[in-house]
Amino acid sequence: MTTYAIGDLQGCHAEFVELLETLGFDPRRDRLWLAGDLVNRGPGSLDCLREVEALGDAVLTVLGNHDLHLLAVARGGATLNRKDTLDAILAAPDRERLLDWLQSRPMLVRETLGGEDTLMTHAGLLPRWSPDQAERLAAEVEVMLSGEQAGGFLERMYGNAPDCWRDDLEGIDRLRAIVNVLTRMRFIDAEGRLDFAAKEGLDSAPAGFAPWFRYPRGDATRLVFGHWAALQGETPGSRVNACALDTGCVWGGSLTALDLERGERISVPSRRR
Ligand SMILES: Nc1ncnc2c1ncn2[C@@H]1O[C@H](COP(=O)(O)OP(=O)(O)OP(=O)(O)OP(=O)(O)OC[C@H]2O[C@@H](n3cnc4c(N)ncnc43)[C@H](O)[C@@H]2O)[C@@H](O)[C@H]1O
Repeated sequence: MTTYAIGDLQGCHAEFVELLETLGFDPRRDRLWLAGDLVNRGPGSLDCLREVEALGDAVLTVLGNHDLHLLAVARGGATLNRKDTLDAILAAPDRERLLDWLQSRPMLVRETLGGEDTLMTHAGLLPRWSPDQAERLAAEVEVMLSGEQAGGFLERMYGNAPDCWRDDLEGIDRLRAIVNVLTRMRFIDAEGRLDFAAKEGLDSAPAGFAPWFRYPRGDATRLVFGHWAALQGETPGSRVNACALDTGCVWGGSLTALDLERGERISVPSRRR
């Protein structure tokens, strides 16, 4: 049995199938962690959703900002953006079943693998959040998404404020802050304030901001994340145990799997070169 973690699919279905074949992935024996953003920007978002859902209990996937965007469009009254490639999902005969499945995915997964406490979210972990606290905060969003108020939450989820976590945040501000850390974070300042503008390489950091993984933590938990394609799977200058998984398949890079027990990486090239 092997557990593999794969970064953002973003509709790169052909590469996903090729990578599983390259790994010799067998859902009866192996397990897959997916770091979120199954959909959008790429051409095969509907196929990605169907493929991952069909893998059943062999897969653990967390929600990314593009997955939440799909849910917000379908169920929260949000509008599609110009570059979105979500039309096929929204028109699919099995749309409601797929969206129900997506909406019930977690914001965070955590297990001991290869002897390491291993935690996966889409974007990473705020340095001041312990793994236990992060699990509790992720669960607050998961409860909201699984309840009767989910539609109202998806209507009000978008926004860049508050941009800094406080333990006394309440209501929609609290949930939005959790979502933003877990699915949108890249650069933060020493206070833990998030920047939402810069999303290219490390040299695009605003003054006073650094990648979240350059701030030290009080634990050695392995943090598995996607979201940041320009990192190309690297975390230069990291002061924590971080594994970047998004190698920019949808941007012409590659799709990468990390063997979470052995630490080996296996990639297939993007077909969008
Ligand atoms: N609470 C909330 N509030 C507000 N919005 C919310 C929200 N929740 C969900 N959303 C939604 O989130 C969605 C995404 O917003 P965006 O801001 O468009 O998404 P993003 O995830 O930040 O960018 P992208 O997908 O381009 O990221 P990537 O790292 O791949 O690529 C980034 C850049 O890196 C570049 N890049 C890729 N590989 C590179 C490389 N090797 N070198 C340099 N640059 C590279 C690419 O060209 C690209 O420009 C929106 O639809 C929005 O509505």
